[in-house]
Amino acid sequence: MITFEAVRKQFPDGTVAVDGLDLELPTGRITVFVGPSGCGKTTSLRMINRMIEPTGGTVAIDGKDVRAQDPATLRRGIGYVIQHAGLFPHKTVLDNVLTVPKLVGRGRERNRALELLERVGLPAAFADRYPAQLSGGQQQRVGVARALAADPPVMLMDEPFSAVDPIVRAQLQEEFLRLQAELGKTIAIVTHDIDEAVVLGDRIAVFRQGGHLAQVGTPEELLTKPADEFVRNFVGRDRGYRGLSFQRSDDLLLHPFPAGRSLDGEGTFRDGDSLRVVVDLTLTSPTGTAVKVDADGRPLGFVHHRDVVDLLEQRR
Ligand SMILES: Nc1ncnc2c1ncn2[C@@H]1O[C@H](COP(=O)(O)OP(=O)(O)OP(=O)(O)O)[C@@H](O)[C@H]1O
Repeated sequence: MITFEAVRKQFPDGTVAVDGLDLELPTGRITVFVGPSGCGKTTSLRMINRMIEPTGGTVAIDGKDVRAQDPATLRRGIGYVIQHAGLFPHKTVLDNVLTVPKLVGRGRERNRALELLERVGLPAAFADRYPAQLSGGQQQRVGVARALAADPPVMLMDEPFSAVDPIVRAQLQEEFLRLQAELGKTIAIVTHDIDEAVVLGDRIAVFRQGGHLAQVGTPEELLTKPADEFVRNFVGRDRGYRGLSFQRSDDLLLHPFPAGRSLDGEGTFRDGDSLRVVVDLTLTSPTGTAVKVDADGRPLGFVHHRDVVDLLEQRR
């Protein structure tokens, strides 16, 4: 677990970037720091690996004050990923991944780097290219592979997916979550994008101007119980819609699916899908309906978007 206790950072010019920060980042989970520009997210992140030293309070990893540890040793256990990946332009993809010092034994090193590239979705054919020969999304993947190279228990990621277009971003987020489900790292991610925070975060810390924490909670808690006006506004007007991601669709009453009717062109959902999935399907279907199917893809029945609204009314 990473803990911030009464952490403060005042820069020499007097700017107070972080003020009285108390926060816990659970082991093996993703905690997202979110908030408007200039509210102290990056400063907080960098105090974990001592790129910035606090002027008050304590940052500790598993109970050990980071200031008691040699910065080089500390950083070996902490992967770091930044926006635009920060790759060395004159080194190949493979050599970028190999810059991580902890890798030992030349042959093993190379194989592990290639394996990591593969895991982040880059086939071996990319290994000898230079960063400029990659798309933004591919560069971000190399950045993630490089951060994972030393198999650090902790990963710090500063706007890791924000330099790419929304479709690539969604893809990278999804793949990253799949990877994290296997790796179980303790991760802190900075973003100013609440949608990204909701997708990636097991927990979200909302920062406000002046380096104060406005609220910490699960995505669901933030969307359904914003602590105050600031969080309510930041989470946004469509939070009701986003909140549907956390509501199950299992008790929707189904209308019988007419025998012999084809499923072609119908949007389908399954047990366990959220109401947000169902609403999306019904709103994009010309008939305003979505069909529930079983594990083998056979139709169980259909719903109309009015049924979803009725269910929400009942749950209020
Ligand atoms: N080296 C520095 N000297 C003085 N002020 C600084 C320094 N670094 C950051 N700041 C200020 O500290 C405050 C917090 O900055 P920080 O980069 O942590 O914010 P942020 O929430 O990450 O913002 P963004 O989303 O824009 O990256 C800002 O007002 C910033 O201008």
